[in-house]
Amino acid sequence: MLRWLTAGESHGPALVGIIEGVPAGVELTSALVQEALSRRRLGYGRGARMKFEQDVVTILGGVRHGLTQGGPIAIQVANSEWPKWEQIMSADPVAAEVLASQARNAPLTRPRPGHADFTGMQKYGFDEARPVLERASARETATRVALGVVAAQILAAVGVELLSHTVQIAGVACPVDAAIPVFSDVAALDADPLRCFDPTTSAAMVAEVDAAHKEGETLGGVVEVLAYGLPPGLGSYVHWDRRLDSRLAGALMGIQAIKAVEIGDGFATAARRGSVAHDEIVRDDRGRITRTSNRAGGIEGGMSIGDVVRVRAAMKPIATVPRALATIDIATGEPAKAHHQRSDVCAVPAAGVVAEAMTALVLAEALMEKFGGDSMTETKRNMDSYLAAIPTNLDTLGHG
Ligand SMILES: Cc1cc2nc3c(=O)[nH]c(=O)nc-3n(C[C@H](O)[C@H](O)[C@H](O)COP(=O)(O)O)c2cc1C
Ligand SMILES: C=C(O[C@@H]1CC(C(=O)O)=C[C@@H](OP(=O)(O)O)[C@H]1O)C(=O)O
Repeated sequence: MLRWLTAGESHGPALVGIIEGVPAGVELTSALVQEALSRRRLGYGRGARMKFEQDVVTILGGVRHGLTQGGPIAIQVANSEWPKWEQIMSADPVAAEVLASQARNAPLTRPRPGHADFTGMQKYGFDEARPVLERASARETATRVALGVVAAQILAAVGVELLSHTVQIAGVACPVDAAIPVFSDVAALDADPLRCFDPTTSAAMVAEVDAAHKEGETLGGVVEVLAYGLPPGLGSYVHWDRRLDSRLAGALMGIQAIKAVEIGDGFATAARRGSVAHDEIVRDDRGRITRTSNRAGGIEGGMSIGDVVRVRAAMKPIATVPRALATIDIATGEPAKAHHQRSDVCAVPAAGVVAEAMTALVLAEALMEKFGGDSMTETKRNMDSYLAAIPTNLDTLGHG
């Protein structure tokens, strides 16, 4: 069983992630984690913090000489800005006069609509929003991306590869009939300011972000994650919480600011007639059983079908709107403008990298559930023998 947890605050010394259930022999280095974290920082529209802060990665346990050892893996992502926050975020008590000298420590009593601030204050009994936003912040997604690398390395060892890309920023969307990207396009994606495949759409997205920035606005959008090379049969139809689609939806909805998730053609499928909604099963030139399309997004009956898994997540606009929204100052009870110091204008490409990590974690968990194994060699052997035994072509069905 693969399980994982994250800890740490947005302006704390570091974030930490632990993942358990990883077989021995998975290739993992801090350079791989660092590379994924750098991708999460990219994306046109992110705020100043992304430029000056560094993610400092240290693998604290579970890996030796570039290979996992079978035990829990702990990864630390340190915040290089910690010295500026050391007094404000100290775990140990700090003298009142020291705190009073910290300009950043002014109480945040004007909660932002759309963020966790106000309900978090009510729920946990805080009189200001600092302790809420410190954990509600998407800074925590750095740890998920770090743990997602471990999951992606398990998947890569059995030939499964993932990528994420931006398909919509506010009202600017990629053409609906655009071809599904192939994995080898990933370098082009990393080079695009919005991680968008279509250069014309990307340029329009950049203009949209610029316009929003100028007008003190923020934007949301839609990202898509693609997973190539999965075997059929991950997840199950036998119980709701074992369905791969339900687990992916939960994982993607668990990302800050994600408000909708779609599997395959999702909402468009609801508008189609049955004869043009599904993926017909045929025999290809080499006699293998295949599908004529992938409207289902690679999942039927809560199981991977062996085709590309395709999921989308819709992100709401950033809640810290420079053109600040109406709120109530909780200290005075009077109407006020929500607090705003700095924020991203748009973090959709970064959310895509996080969605890719969450997808990798769910798929790796489902893979380990199906094939088990204490070493990657054993996991691969189990998967190979399963693939050799299942009917994938007409020969093995006895109709050759
Ligand atoms: C990568 C990423 C970056 C984000 N950056 C900001 C930001 O700079 N300012 C902000 O107010 N919200 C930002 N958010 C969104 C908040 O974390 C989110 O709106 C908040 O947690 C409330 O959303 P919820 O209602 O879905 O929990 C970001 C989200 C993600 C995924
Ligand atoms: C730090 C990250 O994202 C942060 C997520 C975030 C939020 O409210 O979610 C608010 C911003 O932080 P601050 O309020 O300190 O400027 C973002 O920069 C990160 O992604 O590494």
